[in-house]
Amino acid sequence: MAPEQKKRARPAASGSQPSNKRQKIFPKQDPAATLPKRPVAVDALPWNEVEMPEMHDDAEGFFGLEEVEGVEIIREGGLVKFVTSAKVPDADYDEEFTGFDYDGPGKSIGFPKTKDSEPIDSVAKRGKQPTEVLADGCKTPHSEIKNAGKKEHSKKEKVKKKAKAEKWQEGSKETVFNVIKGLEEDAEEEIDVSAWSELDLASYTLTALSKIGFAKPTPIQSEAIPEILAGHDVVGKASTGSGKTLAFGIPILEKWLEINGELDEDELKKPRAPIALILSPTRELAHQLTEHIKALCSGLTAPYVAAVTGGLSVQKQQRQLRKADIIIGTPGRLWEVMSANTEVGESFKKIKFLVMDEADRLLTEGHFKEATEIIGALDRQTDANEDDDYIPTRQTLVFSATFHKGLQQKLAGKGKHGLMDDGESMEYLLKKLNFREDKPKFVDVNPISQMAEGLKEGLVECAGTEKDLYLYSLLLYHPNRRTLIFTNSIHSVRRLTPLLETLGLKAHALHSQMIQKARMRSIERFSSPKAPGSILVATDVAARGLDIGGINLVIHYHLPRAADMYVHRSGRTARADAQGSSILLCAPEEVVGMRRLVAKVHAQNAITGGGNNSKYYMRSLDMDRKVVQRLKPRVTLAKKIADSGIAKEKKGHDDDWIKNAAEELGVDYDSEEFDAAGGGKKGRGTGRKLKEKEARALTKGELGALKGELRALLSERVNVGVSERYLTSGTVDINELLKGAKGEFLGQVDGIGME
Ligand SMILES: Nc1ncnc2c1ncn2[C@@H]1O[C@H](COP(=O)(O)OP(=O)(O)OP(=O)(O)O)[C@@H](O)[C@H]1O
Repeated sequence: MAPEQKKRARPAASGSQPSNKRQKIFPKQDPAATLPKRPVAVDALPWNEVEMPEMHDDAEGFFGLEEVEGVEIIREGGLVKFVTSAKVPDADYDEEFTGFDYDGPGKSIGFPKTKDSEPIDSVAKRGKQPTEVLADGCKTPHSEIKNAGKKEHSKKEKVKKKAKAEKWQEGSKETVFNVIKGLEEDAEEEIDVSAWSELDLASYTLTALSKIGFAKPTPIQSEAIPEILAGHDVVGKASTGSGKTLAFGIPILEKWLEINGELDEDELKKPRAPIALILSPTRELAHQLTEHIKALCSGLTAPYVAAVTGGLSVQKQQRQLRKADIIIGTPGRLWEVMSANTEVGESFKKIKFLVMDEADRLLTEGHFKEATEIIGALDRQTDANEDDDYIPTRQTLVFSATFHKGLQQKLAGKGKHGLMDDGESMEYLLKKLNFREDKPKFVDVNPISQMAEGLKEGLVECAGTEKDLYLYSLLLYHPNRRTLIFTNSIHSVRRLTPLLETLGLKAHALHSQMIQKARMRSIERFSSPKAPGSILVATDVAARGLDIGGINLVIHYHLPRAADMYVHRSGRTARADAQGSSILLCAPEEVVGMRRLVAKVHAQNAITGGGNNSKYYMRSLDMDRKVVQRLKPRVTLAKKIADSGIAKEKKGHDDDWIKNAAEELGVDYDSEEFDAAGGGKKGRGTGRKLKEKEARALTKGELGALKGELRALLSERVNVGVSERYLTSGTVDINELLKGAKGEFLGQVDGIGME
């Protein structure tokens, strides 16, 4: 079946003043429409749900937070009245549609919205506060009247929480998290968007792009958008930070405008089938995509963009889904929501776009099962698609910076290449994706290099046992840089973060076992413009998609387990035309893996020359070892101090766990006796346990002395004698490497710009 082709109007815009064309655009309503001031029922006020980023889901108390503008609270005796001159929505509205969520008494900070006609009894039965009808017709919950003091307190709490939310937003000024805010604040500063005119976009889209400040499309946007607008399935490949989100986000908005642009506001309020389903491998990325697309749509009353990523109740998400135009989620939670509700599942079948962002990750490892379940459910046989040749009407858009070689060749339709290890699953996957065209359009804007243009890569050779020392040295050589350190294990994140903090650096942790609130706090602090030198120690949970402004340096504390992970990790810096460095700490036992990795990542470059004059892609950086050794006493001391803290904390956890288990069994537990009984046993982990015991054994006094000693060391200046700073000689020659040349791979070479 040929893809649905619709004639598109030429763009009206050229220059900075995009003209209005085809759609009616409905600006957000001014809540303060002029009417005489009058008391209004609390539940009829135009409450706005305070949109919290998805990553705030378990941020205790944010649930259901709502705000309202232009309302005075007047107390008359024991009664509270809400007076406003604002136009209030018709009281008989659809509760679901307003986005109001009420989880029962005591849970919601906002007020339940009820239908005027609804008997008070039935409200009470659903768990809401009974209300008292005032002379003026205002319905006020009894608790409001009796607990005016409490209300005042909760108002203060609201203000505090709102301020906190705003602070968080401000903290990440340079990230897409904040584009929405920027769009509103800088509404006056429109820029020339004539460079977009080739893409034939709606005037609203051009205005939004102008307000966001994107003067021209990035290469992936220039190439992928026309193909998607023409109705094709697209597989898009472009380096990290090159604007892939809007490469699919803009056509989705265009389609939405095409379908709904003529609807009036009342019609827009009616539920409709969603237009797009976007799958993301991580919760943080899903949240970020949501904010990015919301930013594009923020001048419109709709489309409604919903994130479905866990943390909120499934019921709440199902309600949100009923009004959502664009749904962005992680496969696990999406599948849970879809499979639990047939109505939602059915409406998903009507989507016009299925997007797989970070597709290679989505279609492998832990997500594969749910992703294929979701696709299967979208295609599930109905009367309409009973025959075997069923072709979905939706377009499938698949994006990533990296694709498994076999998949890439297959998608590009380039001959019969031997598929790699999991070739079979790739083939299966291609079938599963169920493109509506025989062959999707393959858009590869960086066939030579997967790495961002402004990225410099380097590696530092050091013994495995000295990685902490070299890490610290590297950080000192790069002061005041926002640095992201990747490790391969949660344990390392837990160990390194306090170590760096003990050494006086501002380090934060991020891994999947942290509660969402703590994850959110780490990202907030790391991305704060007030802390340009902050450090984030993370597992690969932060490797894909995160768009945090100002990251100058990525350090791979461990060699990544796969080449694509190296590409994505390194891609957290040098985004959107910015510069950045990626440095790999390489122990002798990692050299073989590192050679393989470099060969994979830069293979095309080495074969073709890659348009790059230099044949060296990853420079081996020899740090001045004398300087590094001068830093050793600091690191040794800091390790003792940090390890002692970790061991004590761990002991506390272990004790609690054993105590609970002992209680369950009804036996007495004495930790000293327990240790003594187990102390004599030899076995796996005995050495580590002894070290932990030693670390725990440090008395308060001893710890204080160590801290004093470290303080003194940290206050000393370290001599980095200019002549000793860089020892230069060799380079990593990729061509030689690919030829299998032996030679010295790790040389002492010109640095990548240490200061
Ligand atoms: N046309 C444009 N002009 C300028 N900046 C842009 C443009 N399009 C997107 N950006 C910005 O570029 C940055 C990277 O975009 P995006 O996150 O979409 O990259 P990506 O290609 O998806 O990266 P990754 O592969 O790491 O997920 C974002 O901060 C985004 O706001």
